[in-house]
Amino acid sequence: VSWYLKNKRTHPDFDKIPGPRPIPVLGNAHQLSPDAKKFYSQLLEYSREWAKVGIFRIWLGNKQIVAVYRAEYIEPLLNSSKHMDKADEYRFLHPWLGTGLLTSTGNKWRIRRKLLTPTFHFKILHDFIGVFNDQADVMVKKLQKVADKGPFNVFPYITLCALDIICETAMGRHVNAQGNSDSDYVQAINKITVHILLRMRRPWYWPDFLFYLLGPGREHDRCLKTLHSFTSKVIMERSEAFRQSRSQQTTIEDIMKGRGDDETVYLEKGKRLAFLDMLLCASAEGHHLSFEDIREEVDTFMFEGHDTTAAAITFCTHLIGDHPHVQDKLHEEMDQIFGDSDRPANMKDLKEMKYLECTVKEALRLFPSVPFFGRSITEDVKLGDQYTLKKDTTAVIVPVALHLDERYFPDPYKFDPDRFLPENANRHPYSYIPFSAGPRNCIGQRFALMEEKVMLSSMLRKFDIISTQRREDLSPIGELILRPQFGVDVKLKSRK
Ligand code: HEM
Repeated sequence: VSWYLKNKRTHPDFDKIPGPRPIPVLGNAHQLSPDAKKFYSQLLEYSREWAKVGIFRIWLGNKQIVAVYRAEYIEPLLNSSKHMDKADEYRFLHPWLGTGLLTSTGNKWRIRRKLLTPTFHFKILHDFIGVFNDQADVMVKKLQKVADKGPFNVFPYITLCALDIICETAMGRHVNAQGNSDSDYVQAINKITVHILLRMRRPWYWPDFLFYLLGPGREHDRCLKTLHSFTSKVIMERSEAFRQSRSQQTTIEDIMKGRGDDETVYLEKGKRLAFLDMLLCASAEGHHLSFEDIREEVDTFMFEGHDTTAAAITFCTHLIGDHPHVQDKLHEEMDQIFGDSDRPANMKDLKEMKYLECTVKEALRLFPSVPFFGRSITEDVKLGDQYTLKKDTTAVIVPVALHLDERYFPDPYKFDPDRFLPENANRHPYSYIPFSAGPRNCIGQRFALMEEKVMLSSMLRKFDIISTQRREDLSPIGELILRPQFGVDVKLKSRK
């Protein structure tokens, strides 16, 4: 009784927010499905039910959770330097990612963000276009083997290519996932994500002992060991080489100096630059990054930097294959830029892929790779005139629902890349946020857009894409990342 009285839900401000009817003690916990797909459908159903207000609340026991998907309410949450702490659920990522950029809070996050921002400078990103092209080329060669035949699932092809890209750009290590998808590292990275997501959804796996006793705790730890020993080995080798080489004197500024637009730059002869090199430079410059600090950032890039882009490219491929008039325009754009040439894309080409950029953005509107993300509210905040969120509320920002607001996207389910033409793109700055927004937005968004353009343009130059599923049949599941549950089936026809 004393527990109940202590935890009784007595928050009139919170109860002003509409939401499903709670019951004593459990709140709404009993109504939420532990199954990922069902849970995601519920989230979408609730957001449709309260679409006019753009906000709803849920009680999980005595925990207050509010889903927000109205631009005007999201702005004060994301635009502020106050509510930057991640929601509690991110703790399940800690064993793998430690408290790297994605999961850290407070001062640690501020220092790291400042330190890592230059590593995503466009001059550094130039260096990665070579990696994007090489790996996209491997993917296209593999796709040529299944082209001009029946439908197949394109998701694994894209995912392995994105994995090869992030391994090479983050760690400078060629893992050849596209050639060897059975490697321990590739398997571990795929499995651990599944275990983490399962744990997030199932409250009975939250205590460690139950996760190990009843859940996949041991398997999770085996994956962790594989992943950490791989990254540790790469970091050790790379830092040893870094120490011995002349580039010991190199600073991040030195690396950025003198980069031409179309140059692929190597830190040393024959060795491409990787994010890891930047971290080693920063460490050598006296930023006190320990071995573990470096590892958690590399692991964070590995996690954030490949599933997100793979899902985005896969959904975009489906949408292109399902809208022949869009595809015709894209083919025209590719032909204008490349003619008959087989040359790899350079930075100038990417800038000219204007319609492809609109297409990628529109696909991210309908299928944002991060469909929702959580923040812990650190002090009371007013949302418009009507609602106040109290300190310690968990706010879940829901781009996948926000992006369907008819005030900003009329006929919101229609796939229409023209919405992102410069003349049509004048809307509320928080109405479209696939990469989040404000100070804690995605640090990798330029990298992601470049990668998407290189991979999609490589496909479009060689193939006609024909989608053999309807959008309703794609079964997207929104866990940490929105992905097609059973993949995405397409047919490819070689272009003459
Ligand atoms: C289409 C691709 C991508 C999408 C849609 C995306 C989306 C997002 C979103 C919504 C967040 C905020 C998450 C939160 O607040 O919990 C985020 C954060 C982040 N993303 Fe991305 N991302 C993508 C690709 C990438 C890539 C390629 C990288 C790295 C190479 C990356 C690295 C990060 C990092 C490190 C953070 C944490 C930033 C911070 O808290 O300061 N992302 N991303």
